[in-house]
Amino acid sequence: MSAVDPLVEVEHLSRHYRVGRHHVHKAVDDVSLTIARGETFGLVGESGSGKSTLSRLVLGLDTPTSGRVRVAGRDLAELDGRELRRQRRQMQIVLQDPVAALNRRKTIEQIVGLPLAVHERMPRSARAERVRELLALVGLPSAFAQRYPHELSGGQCQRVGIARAIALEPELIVLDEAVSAVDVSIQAQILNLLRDLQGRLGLTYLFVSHNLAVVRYMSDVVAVMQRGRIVETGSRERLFTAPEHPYTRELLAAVPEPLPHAREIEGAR
Ligand SMILES: Nc1ncnc2c1ncn2[C@@H]1O[C@H](COP(=O)(O)OP(=O)(O)OP(=O)(O)O)[C@@H](O)[C@H]1O
Repeated sequence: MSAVDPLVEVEHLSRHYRVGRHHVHKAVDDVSLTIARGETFGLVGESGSGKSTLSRLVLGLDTPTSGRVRVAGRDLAELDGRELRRQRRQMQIVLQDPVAALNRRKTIEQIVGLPLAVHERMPRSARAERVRELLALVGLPSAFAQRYPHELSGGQCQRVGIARAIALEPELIVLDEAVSAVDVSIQAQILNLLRDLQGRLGLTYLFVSHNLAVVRYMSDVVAVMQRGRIVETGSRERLFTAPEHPYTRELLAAVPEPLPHAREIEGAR
């Protein structure tokens, strides 16, 4: 048996957009990668390099021009509508702007409980209890269930977004710039929460960010994306200490943003 237990296998994946009559923009261009169960796969690259497009393809939210995505051994293109909906429950996303990601007219209980109501048809009282459990898992008091997003800080809203993402017990969570809009002073708290949840719930993360310090802190494996292609993939240690591709070296040469409060914790990893 192979030592790696792959959850996501991407093979020769491309997503091209026609721009005008004669030009094709290759947002994702012949990308192959494997994400093992339980690991954090970091995806770095500058704005416009194709990270979000690749994430959407992995989540089955967009259709590739060519190539394939297999999740838990199943090709997304071969699933029928019902199977794809079931598969999508296993794959959740946490987006960049925590406040905008939450419906401001709904209470936290309604927001976190929505996937349980829709996908599991869970009755209200059971839902209320499960929401409180989920809030506890992300470090929020149960009294927050009756509050509205505007009554919470950005970091607290991101915890709510994480609670919603784990509500259906997914296998994979895509974290797309998940701490980029959060106050720098609490980024490390959110990152530590994500690591804690990963250990407890056996989650696999696709961690997308332009912030190298954050990716270094979180990832087991890192892939570097440039103009739609993955130019280098390696273990966190190898990639940050002995980068091989000139573009990776260029990225690393740029001074990484500091990650307050994270350094002492990193030593314990
Ligand atoms: N629907 C579309 N039509 C045409 N071009 C698109 C479309 N969606 C994305 N692109 C282009 O594909 C490229 C990759 O975009 P993408 O959003 O995946 O990059 P990114 O690395 O996630 O950037 P950012 O960090 O800014 O979100 C960009 O040049 C973008 O303009």
